[in-house]
Amino acid sequence: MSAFTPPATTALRIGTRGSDLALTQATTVAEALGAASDREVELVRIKTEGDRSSASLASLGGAGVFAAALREALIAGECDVAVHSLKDLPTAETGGLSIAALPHRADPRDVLCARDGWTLSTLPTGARVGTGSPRRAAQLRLVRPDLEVLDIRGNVGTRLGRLDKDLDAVVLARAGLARLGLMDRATETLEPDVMLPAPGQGALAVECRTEDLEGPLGEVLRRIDHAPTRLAMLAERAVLGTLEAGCTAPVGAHATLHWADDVGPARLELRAGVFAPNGRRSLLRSSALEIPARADGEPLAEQSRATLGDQIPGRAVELGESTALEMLAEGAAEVAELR
Ligand SMILES: NCc1[nH]cc(CCC(=O)O)c1CC(=O)O
Repeated sequence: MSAFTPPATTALRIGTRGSDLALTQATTVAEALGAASDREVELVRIKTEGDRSSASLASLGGAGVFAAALREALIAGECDVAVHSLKDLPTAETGGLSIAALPHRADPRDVLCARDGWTLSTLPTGARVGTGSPRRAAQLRLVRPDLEVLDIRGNVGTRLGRLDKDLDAVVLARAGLARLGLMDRATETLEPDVMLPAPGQGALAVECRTEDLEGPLGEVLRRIDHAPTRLAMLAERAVLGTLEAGCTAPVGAHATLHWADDVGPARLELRAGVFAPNGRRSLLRSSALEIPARADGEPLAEQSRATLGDQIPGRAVELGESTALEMLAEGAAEVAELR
């Protein structure tokens, strides 16, 4: 028998909420981290107030209730990283924590799940459509003022269950539905010009303690960061932050990166919108940022945060900020009843 004992390598603990969607998302990140490092990975389930309570989000303190408990667990050292849906994460920074990785974003669009194969244009007059999102409700009212929009709560499964009972349709994020293997329930994918997605929709955020950014964990997390996703997320979240709006405000933003070929210059296109809760008004704005080709010819698609530098991310933030400031000057806060 050998006297050799291998060094005790502790598993990388990935903190997640316990919902089916959160677990699926955390598993995706766990697989990516497992492939990017030689450490074992394990999931740590954190109970959050938002999961424990069926009270409305607003009564629990609104935006961020789901994220808060995960962040506390991360600060307390109960896990090494936390996986969030980016769109549920408040834009304000949390002292001591950093979003260390934004992996490749899934489809950001919303989908309609309706009875009888209905689409937004074929839903019968007065149809009952459920959503808990003021952004989705306002846009539904904008395109179909005749619909009865109902406020519903609960996880994806609960909301789909209402379809079989008392609703004609619900609107959900395509990414969540796809991750749960439930895309067969979708009857229409809503294009961003009809239903502008939430800032960050479809993207996962991997957060760690800021002090770990410099060490081996930071290095592993940078490997699963996706530069085009990061740029789009910075722009979209800068819109939300500058409007001083949260994930429960009737605000949408959608940024996409386009390039003619892998190494040539790219263009970050941003579309932002605010919507009157009663569906009577909207204010939309499109803007773009030209990103020069890199001298070394490295394709942007394969760059991680490490190679992106500070300048281009900074300009993506400025694009979102300036777009939101222009919208505020046109009355965005009044339209969306932000304050
Ligand atoms: N607010 C709940 C939530 N948070 C993230 C997702 C789906 C995944 C995503 O948008 O990234 C969902 C469900 C939904 O909006 O239908």
